[in-house]
Amino acid sequence: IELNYLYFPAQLNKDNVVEEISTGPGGMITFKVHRKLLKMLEPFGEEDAKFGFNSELFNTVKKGKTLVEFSSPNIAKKFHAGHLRSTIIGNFIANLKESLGNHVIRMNYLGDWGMQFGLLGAGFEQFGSQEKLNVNPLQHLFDVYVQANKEAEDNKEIQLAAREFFQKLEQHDSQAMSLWQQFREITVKEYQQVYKRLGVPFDVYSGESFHQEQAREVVQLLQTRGLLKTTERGTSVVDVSAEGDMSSCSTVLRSDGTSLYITRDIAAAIDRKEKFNFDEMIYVTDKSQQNHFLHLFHILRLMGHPWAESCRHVSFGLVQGMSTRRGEVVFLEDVLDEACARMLHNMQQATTTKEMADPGDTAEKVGMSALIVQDFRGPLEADYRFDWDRILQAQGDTGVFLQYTHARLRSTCAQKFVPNWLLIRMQVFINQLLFDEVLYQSNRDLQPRHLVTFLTKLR
Ligand SMILES: NC(=[NH2+])NCCC[C@H](N)C(=O)O
Repeated sequence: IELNYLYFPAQLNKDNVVEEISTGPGGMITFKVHRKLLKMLEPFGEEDAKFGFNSELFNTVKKGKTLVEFSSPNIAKKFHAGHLRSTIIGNFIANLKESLGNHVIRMNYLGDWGMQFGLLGAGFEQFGSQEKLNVNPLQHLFDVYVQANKEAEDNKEIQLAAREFFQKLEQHDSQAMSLWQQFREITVKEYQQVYKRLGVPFDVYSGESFHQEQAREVVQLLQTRGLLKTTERGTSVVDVSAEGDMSSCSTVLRSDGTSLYITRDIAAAIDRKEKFNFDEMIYVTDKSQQNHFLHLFHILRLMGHPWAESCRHVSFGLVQGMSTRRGEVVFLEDVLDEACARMLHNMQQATTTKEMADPGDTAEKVGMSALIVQDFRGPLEADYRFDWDRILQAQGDTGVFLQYTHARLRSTCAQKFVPNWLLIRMQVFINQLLFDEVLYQSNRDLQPRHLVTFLTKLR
């Protein structure tokens, strides 16, 4: 049996494959293979579906509670390629952690607070429509926001109205809050449907809005701890430089006393630790926020939270040129629709499609896989150009190919007696063992590409 021992040879000395290694006369090396391998002689069973989730290798992996925060779009704003990547990668990490026996909390942290809600609220009061909001909520909220922004450029009145609306929100004025609440609920409901198409569930829809009170407390705390400095411009900052010489500062309070993105993030992290008592917390965003998270973790440490060490930012590269027939991508749904439509089109060129029971459904599933797999091919940090043709190729390391392989393997496994049954059985079993290692390795660097490489080699 030719096994691939490239991964962790040290751990694989004696493991779930090789029970004993001994040398004999004439330079002979004997590998005594584990009895479990006799399983190969048994027919396929239920446990084959659990594929590698109970290997001894995993006993060495630390288990606990993992909070993964991912996707996190902003209400009324564009859902850009970065949000799509965060959704797909975050889901991968959450699945991986779960399969390794961790308790995972999947959190979506919505951009649902800030000055932009002043503009959105005031804009909606002027040119919004309840009817349009019901029919096509995301589109309407986006349109209103864009229009409000444009008009605010040289319209003092709307600027004022926006500021007033946001003030009302900060003071929990019931009318303003109920409109805001409606925007939020409607957005979450829409997103849930789209996430479902990608097979991405969330346990918690949190958001910046939940932490505005706590953000005030954070500022107080920073003050009493002597960590807050006031600048000439009247803003309050925390020194986050390694040398403590103010060469790098993070602003936590504007001169008008309102909190910022990072202030709410500090509050949110502390709140999550209290609520969920996680063992590790992972944030998934594009690399443009690297400094933001470095500052966040630094400030948490300065505030005396040792668990800041168990917070981690998984960042990824930027995607260029993701567009659909409607032009530049604004909504997640458009990307998914486009993937499905293009897949269906490709399928219609192939002859086998005619025998399919539900080509639309197949196109949807294969299209989603194609989107996901193309994102996992390279190292996460790398930027890449989005290319529909490349993504939907039937050969190579694409989701289309993987789905095809999966279907073929399943139908082979479903047959009780195939001519080379033992050979196939053996291969499947060996792959199960290797799969353990792939998961193990993925857990070390949280890179999905190991999995894609493994799967594309699966025959
Ligand atoms: N805790 C966080 N800051 N998470 C990332 C949030 C991402 C943010 N809503 C954005 O779209 O850029």
